Amino acid sequence: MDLFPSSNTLIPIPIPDGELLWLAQLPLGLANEEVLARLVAQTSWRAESITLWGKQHLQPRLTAWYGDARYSYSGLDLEPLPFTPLLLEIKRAVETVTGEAFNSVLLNYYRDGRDSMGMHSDDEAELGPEPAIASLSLGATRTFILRHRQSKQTVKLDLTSGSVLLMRGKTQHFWLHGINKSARQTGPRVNLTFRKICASADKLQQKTK
Ligand SMILES: O=C(O)CCC(=O)C(=O)O
Ligand SMILES: [Fe+2]
Repeated sequence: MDLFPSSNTLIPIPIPDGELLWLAQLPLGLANEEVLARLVAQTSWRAESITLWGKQHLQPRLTAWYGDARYSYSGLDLEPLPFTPLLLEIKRAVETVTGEAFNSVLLNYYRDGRDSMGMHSDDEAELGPEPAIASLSLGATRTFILRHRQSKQTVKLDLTSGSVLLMRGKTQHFWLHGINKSARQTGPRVNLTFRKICASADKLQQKTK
């Protein structure tokens, strides 16, 4: 039995029908502010447009996709960019604390409190039936909202700079999550969600195209 778990041990946040784990500070070789500044400056940010009820809109945030595999997200077919040395270093740190392996990362840049992400599940077939998704937050604290599809139970978590939230098990099946707009004065925030795209689903997708 580990009587003295290191401070790099994820802490379970109990929820019904899912698994959530939390680490307050990911050990990174650089200060959070420095990593945030580098990611803001060095990432190929895009303003993607999405179709909602037949109308074209710009997503209320900037995004970028890095990794080894294709992925469709909210109807967008994203062509990944190759991992940069900085992203590979962050990926290794996230893999070490979570014990999971990832091959891609979606970056979201919330420029201020007006940027947001609608309620959704990351339940695309390419992620497999019980995906592990690790989310690293840098910059302004934003509230992450989870809502159970059936019971409508709501869980709110303040995602502070440097923290890692791991969702796994049946979480994507039973829960939606998102980031609301904030009326308060809010600085920039970058969130990185590390995912594992399954090769078999990738091949399957190519076959059916
Ligand atoms: O910004 C966040 O914390 C949430 C990001 C997210 O849910 C996603 O990228 O799918
Ligand atoms: Fe998500």
